[in-house]
Amino acid sequence: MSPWPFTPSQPRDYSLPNASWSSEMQRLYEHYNNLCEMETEGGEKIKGAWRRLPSYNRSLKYATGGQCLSKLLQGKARIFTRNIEEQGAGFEYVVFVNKQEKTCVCVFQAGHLLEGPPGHVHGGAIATIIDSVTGTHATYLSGPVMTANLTVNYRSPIPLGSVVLVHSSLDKTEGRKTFLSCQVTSTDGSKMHTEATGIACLCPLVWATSWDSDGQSSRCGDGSSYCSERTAEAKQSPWAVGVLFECILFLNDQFSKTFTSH
Ligand SMILES: CCCCCCCCCC(=O)SCCNC(=O)CCNC(=O)[C@H](O)C(C)(C)COP(=O)(O)OP(=O)(O)OC[C@H]1O[C@@H](n2cnc3c(N)ncnc32)[C@H](O)[C@@H]1OP(=O)(O)O
Repeated sequence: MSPWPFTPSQPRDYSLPNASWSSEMQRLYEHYNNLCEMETEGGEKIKGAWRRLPSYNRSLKYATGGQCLSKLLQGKARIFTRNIEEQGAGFEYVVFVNKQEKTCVCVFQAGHLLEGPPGHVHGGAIATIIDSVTGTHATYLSGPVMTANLTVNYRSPIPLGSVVLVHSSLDKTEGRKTFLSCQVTSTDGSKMHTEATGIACLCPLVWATSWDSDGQSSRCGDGSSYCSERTAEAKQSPWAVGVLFECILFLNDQFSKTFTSH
């Protein structure tokens, strides 16, 4: 039984394999998933350099862009890349991050509803997956961000239904800005499909409250410190109340899992 006052129902984690995944998608998932956990010589399981990021179809339930959502919209809002229920029809993807190398890779299988040119993936869908991966990567590295700039060069078309790798790497951070590079390649790396660069800008509230008195950033890479540090600001901002509430739900969820899985 959960020691927490309320246990939220478990949402579907879209980053886990489903029946629509091709053997190549499954193979790459297993490849990176195996790197998330290593075995020592003594047979002990330890955390590896990589980490799979879970993925849900809802974001902040209570706010967006600094505006409170109506109750009606709260219930209907869905993450763009996760809003197609039919498995395999839209964006099938899983994101892994490497904290040490500050890199990120996404295994992406493009479904039939993402068609642009006949038999190939729509350029907007490609930009969407790039924005999602670089946005997720920047959030993981720096905290909640908005994409300020995204420059995309399409080099070769992506066949519908195929699996590609979306690599994101950190170029530099400068003040509130995180500069990233992204390449979409075939799974064997021989073909470059798309290249992009992006600038993610840390959300103002977080930026304003993320510095210690000695000028050093106090953010955690996984964003876990936001909740406790920003209670005061949250009281003044609907957007922040949403973030705070999500943090509480997330922590409650994590602790519930920890306590109930043994
Ligand atoms: C787990 C989470 C997973 C998330 C995955 C999904 C990711 C999806 C990401 C998105 O799709 S975000 C949606 C698309 N983006 C937007 O709607 C952003 C709209 N733009 C804004 O809200 C503001 O312009 C922005 C927050 C980006 C910046 O406004 P601010 O008023 O906070 O800051 P400001 O304008 O002072 O700019 C801050 C810095 O960024 C720089 N900057 C802003 N826009 C820029 C730009 N377009 N290009 C280059 N630099 C830019 C600007 O020069 C400045 O540099 P310095 O600090 O060095 O002075």
